[in-house]
Amino acid sequence: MATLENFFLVMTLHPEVQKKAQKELDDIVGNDRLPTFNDGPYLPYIDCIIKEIWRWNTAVPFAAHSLSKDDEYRGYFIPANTVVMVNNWALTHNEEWYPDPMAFTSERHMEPRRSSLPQPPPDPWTLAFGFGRRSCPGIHLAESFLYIVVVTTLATFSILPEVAAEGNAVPPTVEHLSGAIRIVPRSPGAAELLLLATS
Ligand code: HEM
Repeated sequence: MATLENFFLVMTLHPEVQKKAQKELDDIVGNDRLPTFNDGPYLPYIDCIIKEIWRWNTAVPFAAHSLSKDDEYRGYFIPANTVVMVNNWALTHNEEWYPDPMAFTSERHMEPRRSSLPQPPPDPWTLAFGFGRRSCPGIHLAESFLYIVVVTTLATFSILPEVAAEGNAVPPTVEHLSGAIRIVPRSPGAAELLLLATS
């Protein structure tokens, strides 16, 4: 849910990103059908948006584990039962990998940009779901769910800021507070496609 909220927040804050993603969908999928999983490989810009959503406001910032036996890490003795926390947030906001990490920049995941760094940074989804034997077993469900919601929503709706009584747009703030945005069909045809898919 937090990740989906991030998607709607980012689309409201960055209309230019939303427009570029919708153009990619219109060019590749057209307006006569809804996007499917088969379209994924042909939607590179949307792939970058999804990577940046996993990175920008990491849904699970910390993962805690307890040591079952004594261990040593880089010369530090760590006794059994110590709680050790993986800081996923620090990894997804590592400035060496992701310069200006608080900015939502889908383009940072484009290949030419990535290859200009000494070492390509990791794809954020490899950080967002934890590591090792206790990493998230829901990763594929979560990834598939996010993809299909993102492409279906962008194909059929415009995600817009709330409009105040005086008629001016009120963009949401990046805070964990309640707020309002508007999600309106992009066209009568888009609304029709959704109705057909759900009837
Ligand atoms: C936005 C989507 C999700 C994110 C970012 C996420 C992330 C994580 C992270 C970071 C962990 C901790 C890994 C660790 O301790 O090293 C975790 C654990 C877990 N996740 Fe997810 N998760 C997501 C969705 C899901 C879904 C959809 C399911 C199930 C359908 C799921 C089931 C679990 C379970 C059962 C664990 C505990 C695994 C264990 O302790 O062995 N997660 N998840």
